[in-house]
Amino acid sequence: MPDLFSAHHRHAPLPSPRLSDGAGGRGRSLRPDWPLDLLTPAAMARADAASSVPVARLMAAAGRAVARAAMARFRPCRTLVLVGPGNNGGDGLVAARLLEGAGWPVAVSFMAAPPAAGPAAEAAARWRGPVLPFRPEEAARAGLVIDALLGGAPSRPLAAGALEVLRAAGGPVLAVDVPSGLDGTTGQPLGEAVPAALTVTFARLKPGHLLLPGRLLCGELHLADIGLPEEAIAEALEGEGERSFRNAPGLWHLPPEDPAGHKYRRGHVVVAGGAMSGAARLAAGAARRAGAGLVTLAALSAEAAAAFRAGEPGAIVADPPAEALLGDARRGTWVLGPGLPPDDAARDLLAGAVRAGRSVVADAGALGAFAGAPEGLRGAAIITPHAGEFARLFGEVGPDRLAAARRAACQTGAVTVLKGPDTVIAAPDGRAAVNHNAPPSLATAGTGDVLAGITGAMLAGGMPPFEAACAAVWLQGEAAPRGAGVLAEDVMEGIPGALSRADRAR
Ligand SMILES: NC(=O)C1=CN([C@@H]2O[C@H](COP(=O)(O)OP(=O)(O)OC[C@H]3O[C@@H](n4cnc5c(N)ncnc54)[C@H](O)[C@@H]3O)[C@@H](O)[C@H]2O)[C@@H](O)CC1
Ligand SMILES: [K+]
Repeated sequence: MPDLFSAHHRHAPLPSPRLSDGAGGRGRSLRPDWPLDLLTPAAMARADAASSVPVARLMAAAGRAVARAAMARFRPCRTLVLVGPGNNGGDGLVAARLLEGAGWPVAVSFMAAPPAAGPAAEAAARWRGPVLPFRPEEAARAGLVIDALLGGAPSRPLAAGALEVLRAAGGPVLAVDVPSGLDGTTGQPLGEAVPAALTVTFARLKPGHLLLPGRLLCGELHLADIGLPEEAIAEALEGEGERSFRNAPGLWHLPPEDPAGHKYRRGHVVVAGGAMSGAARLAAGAARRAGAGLVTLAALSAEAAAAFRAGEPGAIVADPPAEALLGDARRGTWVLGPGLPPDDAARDLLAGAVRAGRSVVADAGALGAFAGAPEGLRGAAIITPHAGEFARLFGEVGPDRLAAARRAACQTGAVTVLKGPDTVIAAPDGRAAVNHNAPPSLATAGTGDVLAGITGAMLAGGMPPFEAACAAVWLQGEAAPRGAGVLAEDVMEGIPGALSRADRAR
């Protein structure tokens, strides 16, 4: 079989590509100026339909963005564009033509047949370069593979043969919009998806670019403006009862410094704790560092009171019974859970705090106490379950973390922080945010207690619950040192620095 690449391009083959500017490392973090809204593929399709700009023009811009990203990131090399049946394939064909025009040796390969209708079919008709069989051997000989098989709403799993072709890629994979097979709404592949080195997407990020495993499958993310009018996006979002965002400063604002000279981000946080005094102390320490004006450690036992007095000199220690403090309206925010056994006492304390009109953050033991009976959490401002606690309260999280967190928020009326490496924060009104700044080092004992404390401080400072929860999750991610051997105490030490970075991002 003749080498169609070489037959067509007399100067090919060229060396394998490599990242041209080292962006593969640094570029993993998202640019702070990118819009905060996340659009599902369905909302994006509505925006396309509402747009006065024809899809062919959007496709031309999308293909140009892909070609530009390839040229910015990789050295010229044998490039194989894998083309699917829809507009994702159309974007790939536009990129193929532009790369070829720039002197790159390019071939395309159709998953089945060339796209049959619309602007993608027109892009296929305009392709004059080599067309190779859709086979692993061809992908293996390419230095760069452009995955333009499917967009973010696959109707069925990618066929095994297509996965085989992608896996055989002889060099990095550049994914158009999403790595094919990935569901842009949930971040879960339908069946399987093959990881990309770089994903170029358009107009807005999708939830699936940030939720796991989607975020890892995408590799470096590049968001391109393709001229989709903002009004069309706004119109598409109007129909979206459930708005999704990426969690970053701008979605929330820390309370401004009080010009009258009072300390800012004040308020009084109570952390109730018993036998496991270390957890309550971590939460209290985090609340203090996050700017709570005063912190009371409410001891559930005489032993806990002694441990608190010895270990947390900056906090007020209150002797049992903790309920005695509920009448003090100045002690407005209660963090219940860290160091609290999941028992009747935890249930009574939470119910009492809610009855007294206090803002409650329910974590750990205060969630365990309501296993199988989540309606008891009604009245809490914020609940912070990890996947295990979530399952015991609401049933398994399942593949759609955003939907699961929204369901829990609706059921309890509480802002729900579904913790994990891709923490989701959902409000009962349908808003939800996906967090993306948490380093792996956060997966260590005690960091949940630190988060509960920061959350209490944000609430006590006067932020509404959704904003308080989002800010706390972001601050925790920002406060965590990167690398191995990180302790919860190190995260606590990082809070002041994280606060000033949030202030600077304002
Ligand atoms: N606003 C935007 O973001 C724009 C996006 N564009 C591109 O348009 C794409 C979306 O286009 P489409 O809606 O045509 O979606 P696709 O390109 O994913 O194509 C959908 C077609 O693929 C078929 N299909 C689904 N799963 C399959 C599977 N597993 N195996 C084989 N066939 C399968 C479906 O039956 C349908 O016919 C985006 O990903 C993006 O690349 C641009 O072209 C225009 C503007
Ligand atoms: K794709």
